[in-house]
Amino acid sequence: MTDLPEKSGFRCGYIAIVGRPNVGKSTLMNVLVGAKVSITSRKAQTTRHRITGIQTTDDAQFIYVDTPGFQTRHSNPLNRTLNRTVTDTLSASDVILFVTEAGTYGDPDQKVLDLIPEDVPTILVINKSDRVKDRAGLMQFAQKIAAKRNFAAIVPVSAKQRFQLSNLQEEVRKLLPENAPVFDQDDITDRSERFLAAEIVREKVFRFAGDELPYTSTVLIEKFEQEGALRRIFAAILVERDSHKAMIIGQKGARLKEISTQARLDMEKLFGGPVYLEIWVKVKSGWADNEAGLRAYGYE
Ligand SMILES: Nc1nc2c(ncn2[C@@H]2O[C@H](COP(=O)(O)OP(=O)(O)OP(=O)(O)O)[C@@H](O)[C@H]2O)c(=O)[nH]1
Repeated sequence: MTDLPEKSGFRCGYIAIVGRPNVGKSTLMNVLVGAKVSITSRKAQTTRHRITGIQTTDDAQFIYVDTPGFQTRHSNPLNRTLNRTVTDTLSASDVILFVTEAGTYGDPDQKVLDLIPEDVPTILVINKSDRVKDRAGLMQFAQKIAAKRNFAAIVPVSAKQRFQLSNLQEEVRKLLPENAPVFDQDDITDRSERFLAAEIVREKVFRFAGDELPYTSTVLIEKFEQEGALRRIFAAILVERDSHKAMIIGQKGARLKEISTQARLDMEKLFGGPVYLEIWVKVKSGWADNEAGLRAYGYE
């Protein structure tokens, strides 16, 4: 009789987290991957716009992929490309977490649910359940949404208060295929840090200027140097018009300063060392209307 390989039964797979804006997807992903997170974007070399947070336990590796929000307001080549990225990411996932907010379910949630492929096991995650005191009401709410789809599991959680997360993780683990781990925990290359740096700047641009700014700006890392522990990063935010440039820069440069500071702090935390960050805003008219331009900036 031969012994089974030591890692037999190990599970590993890709998990996409989706939901309408503000339901707590980022918070959830951060707490799920926790302090032992190893973030890498080896995959990002082929699929630029997803960040993977990886958690490896004794018996499973959870690879979380973040998806950009669905763009439902305007139909242009950039938004179509972004939406295609989202649907491609979902179809290629092993498990989908459909995140909703306790007590609130509306059209924006339904639009996201409609785009989730039926054949990928999907868990209904009801986040922010810390806000609901009425347990029976929460059950009713869960049942109402559960009627809309054949969910693999329904788990109320609170990402903020870290409530029920191990339960959620166990439900996810059960749905992952038996596979050897894909990633090594220490696998952070310069290239992936470069990608993450761009994602962080992009996130800050949308956090601080997103309400005013059309979804047509992108971030390029022009130079990424490492000198000992110090990383020197030169980034360019590309926008379409002078007026967009002014929105990002803000009154006397205040907004750009805030974007730079917050992005630098996030990078220092993620890379575990000091970061010198310089950001320029450049006008590059028409790049988002042009498929070739999108490819040049890595959207394909
Ligand atoms: N009370 C409560 N608030 C939460 C919880 N999870 C997230 N939040 C808050 O909800 C807000 C949105 O959280 P995010 O994680 O940014 O949400 P998101 O879905 O990633 O948002 P987008 O990036 O806009 O798609 C933040 O203010 C969080 O602090 C939770 O479990 N309970």
